[in-house]
Amino acid sequence: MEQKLRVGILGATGMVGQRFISLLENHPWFEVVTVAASPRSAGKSYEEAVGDRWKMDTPMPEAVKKLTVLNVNEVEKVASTVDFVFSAVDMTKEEIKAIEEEYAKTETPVVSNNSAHRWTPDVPMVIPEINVEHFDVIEAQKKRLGTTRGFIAVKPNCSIQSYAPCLAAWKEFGPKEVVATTYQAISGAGKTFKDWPEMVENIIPYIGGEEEKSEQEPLRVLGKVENGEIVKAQLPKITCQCIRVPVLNGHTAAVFINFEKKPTKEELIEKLVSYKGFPQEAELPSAPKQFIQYLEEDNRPQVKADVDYENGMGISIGRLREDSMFDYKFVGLSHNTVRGAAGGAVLCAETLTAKKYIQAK
Ligand SMILES: N[C@@H](CC=O)C(=O)O
Repeated sequence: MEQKLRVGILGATGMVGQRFISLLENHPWFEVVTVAASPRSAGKSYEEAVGDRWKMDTPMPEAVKKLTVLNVNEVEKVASTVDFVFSAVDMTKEEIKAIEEEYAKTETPVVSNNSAHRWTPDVPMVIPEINVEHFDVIEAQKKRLGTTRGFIAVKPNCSIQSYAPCLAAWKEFGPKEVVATTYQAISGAGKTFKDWPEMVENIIPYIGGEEEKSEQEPLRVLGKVENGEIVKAQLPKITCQCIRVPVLNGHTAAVFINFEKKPTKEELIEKLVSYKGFPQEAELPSAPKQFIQYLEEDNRPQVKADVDYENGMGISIGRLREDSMFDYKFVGLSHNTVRGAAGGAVLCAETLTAKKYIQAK
């Protein structure tokens, strides 16, 4: 790319905003030129606005430290400085819906980590290896919004990333019923152990709204485009329990599954490790070379050993075995703030750029 695209981060001071900033440091196509946040941060330097709340393992990139934080509500002003934005704003669902549409209407593409637009019929919700064709609905969305280049695209919830890729890889065997339990890291709630000491040696069996997302969102990802809208898949039926566990990064899922046509274990593993999509074919900058790894050891995947597989963009699966009540059971692991949040959104933006939906203004 001759000239990098100018990127804005909406909600830049929160944990997902920080993850965007650290993932985009030295990105070959994108350069963070604008950081926007709530009015109380506006006018401060990014370094000052974040203060001691920098939660990444790597230091704050020098290039953003001195950027002046803009007020995210001053939509025209923010939009005039960038080619597109990543959204990680922290507002009510209705406010997020409205502000993301406002940005799109300034002809600024919005790639969002938020759940607000995940069920808007003409907004694509994409895991680029699985359902890149869902970006086709952008044309219908632009007609509705009255834009020529502004639109919203979203990525799905972090909790589904440890098992939804398997459902896609195993599509030809007809996944019919899924029972999943997710064990979710505290960074999914935007926290570290320092700001959530109650989580040390603790488990909380409730994450607001998470079970519905974990049951429904895979169906939208596995759905199809019809008349400019996404129509969700009917199968598999999914039931899910979501548990908060004392882990910093990494969502694990323990899953039971029934198929229309029961495959062999070897067939299932072969489908997982050979599964790839547009990001691998186009060799996008953030694409994992191997999207899904299968680990043979009985004690894998483990958070400490495997969460950073493929720089946090790959999925680790293990313990696939026959079950006495279901056809099979297995365990999956993904990095919730990389593949499951900012990294998944960056891969969507790279896909949208490669497909010319995002271009310099
Ligand atoms: N809601 C999730 C974060 C996913 O995007 C969580 O709480 O872990």
